[in-house]
Amino acid sequence: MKLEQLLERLEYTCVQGSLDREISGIANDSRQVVPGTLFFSIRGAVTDGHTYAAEVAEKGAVALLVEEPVEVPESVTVIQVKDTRYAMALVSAAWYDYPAEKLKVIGITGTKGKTTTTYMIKSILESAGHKVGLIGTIETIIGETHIPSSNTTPESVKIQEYFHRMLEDGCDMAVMEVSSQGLMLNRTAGIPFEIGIFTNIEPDHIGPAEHKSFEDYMHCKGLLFRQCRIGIVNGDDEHLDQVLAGHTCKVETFGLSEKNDLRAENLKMVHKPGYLGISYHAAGMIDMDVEIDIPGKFSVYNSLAAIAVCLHFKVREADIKTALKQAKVKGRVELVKVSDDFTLMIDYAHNAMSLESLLTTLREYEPGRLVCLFGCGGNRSKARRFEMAEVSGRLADFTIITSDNPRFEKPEDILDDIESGIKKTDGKYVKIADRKEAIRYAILHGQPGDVIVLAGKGHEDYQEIEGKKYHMDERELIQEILEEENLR
Ligand SMILES: CC(=O)N[C@H]1[C@@H](OP(=O)(O)OP(=O)(O)OC[C@H]2O[C@@H](n3ccc(=O)[nH]c3=O)[C@H](O)[C@@H]2O)O[C@H](CO)[C@@H](O)[C@@H]1O[C@H](C)C(=O)N[C@@H](C)C(=O)N[C@H](CCC(=O)O)C(=O)O
Ligand SMILES: Nc1ncnc2c1ncn2[C@@H]1O[C@H](COP(=O)(O)OP(=O)(O)OP(=O)(O)O)[C@@H](O)[C@H]1O
Ligand SMILES: N[C@H](CCC[C@H](N)C(=O)O)C(=O)O
Ligand SMILES: [Mg+2]
Repeated sequence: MKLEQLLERLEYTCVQGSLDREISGIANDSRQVVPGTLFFSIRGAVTDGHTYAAEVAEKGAVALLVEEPVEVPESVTVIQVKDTRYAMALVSAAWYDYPAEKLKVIGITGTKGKTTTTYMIKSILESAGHKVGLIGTIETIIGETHIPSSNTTPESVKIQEYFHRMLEDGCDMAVMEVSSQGLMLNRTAGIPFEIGIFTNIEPDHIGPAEHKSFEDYMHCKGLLFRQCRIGIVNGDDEHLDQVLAGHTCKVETFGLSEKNDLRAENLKMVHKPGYLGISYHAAGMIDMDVEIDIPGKFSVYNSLAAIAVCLHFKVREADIKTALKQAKVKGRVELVKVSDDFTLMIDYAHNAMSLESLLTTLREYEPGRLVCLFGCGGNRSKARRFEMAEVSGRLADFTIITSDNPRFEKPEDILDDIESGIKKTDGKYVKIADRKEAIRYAILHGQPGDVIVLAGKGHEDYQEIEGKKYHMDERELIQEILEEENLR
């Protein structure tokens, strides 16, 4: 494709060289450059892509997109723009012939609930005959292909490539998680979202590597609502007005309070041994009873958002009901059957905020005891250890402190930090560093009516120790334990 054509939607200055050049590939990583490549110089958190200019020219890059002057041979075209990340998103879209314009793209932002809601939407839309691609924290799904993720919202070059592959695979829709980082770093720039969803917002992701303040975090999340046709938003969130500031889309609200366009009434928590679910009546935009096998009040919010989206695509009530009943998300309040007496689940809560919301909503099921097993990742925020310990000590009847991903730290040191936090509460606990043994303890000590949560690892199928990832899947550990203990 010709360089000039790739730049058609951009404002730019051609600093040197010709625009009449054939481009055979695009890349923002010098290690992927081959002769004929257009290279995007991105200023990153670790390094600056501009420093690779000479190296990529040497490797045969024919054009460079930059924010500041670089020194390369005259034969290389240099295009200067204000923001290379923004430009990269638009050029990537052009490279794949604007695939998002041929799909209906649904984007979801919010502090919690994004992953869960994407799977619910995919499940409902597919029950109505659509073919839906998905991009998110766990994976990207294109037909039968599952690609594990390293970011919730990948870099724009990847997103556009995935959209292109979705179209080739016959998808007519795409549902994706849009993290605030993704919005801030223009990973989603130029995508014409048909629908944007806002789940909720709480102070999170604030720090030197992420957002500078809560205001900045809210502003970034709000950018989605300047870039979508319809905004479907949580009308109960206290920060909604700030998130919607400057929006350009039509807005519909969902939630529990009366004022919302789509609301849930008559919530009923369903607790049977081995099963936790929730049922409610959806009113407003529709009038129907809903039953979900994913526990927690937050499942009501996630499913309301999914229903509101699907109503725009004329999905039949019966299809919505069946699909929601079947929706399951790996490692998100995922129930695993181990006993007829008590209930066990795997969840991804790995900070105080999500652990608090999880344990609070599980309490509403009036369990015999609420048991919480968790550890904390090594080489991550230390504060998390004391905060999660405080939450578990206060809200669970019993805590099993164990390892998560120790990374480069000594597991015992992490457990000691957690223990010192829990000691500040009157919570009862036991410390078992080996996660499998900790799970064994949980299962063998399960009492009738208990709800046991294995928190923190969610969908992960590994344990990271000293830079190496060892295979470890809690579902498999549970099955091994049941066999070893003759409980199956
Ligand atoms: C802070 C941040 O956003 N980092 C992301 C970013 O890396 P970076 O900007 O730091 O890149 P860098 O390493 O400094 O390199 C700068 C440029 O030089 C290039 N380079 C680098 C080395 C080299 O030899 N040659 C070369 O050309 C790089 O390709 C890049 O273009 O670009 C990488 C590739 O796209 C991302 O994987 C990486 O995410 C890291 C893993 C990360 O932790 N990001 C977090 C903050 C994040 O984005 N999280 C959100 C939210 C998660 C959620 O709440 O669900 C997400 O969407 O995942
Ligand atoms: N709407 C919600 N509000 C609050 N908590 C939720 C909500 N939905 C799910 N949760 C809880 O938060 C955890 C993470 O949910 P989910 O993965 O769907 O969120 P996410 O927004 O994708 O998070 P992340 O930013 O970590 O990818 C779940 O395991 C559950 O405990
Ligand atoms: N992406 C997050 C998830 C961590 C999940 C938890 N299992 C841990 O290792 O702390 C991180 O790397 O901090
Ligand atoms: Mg997610």
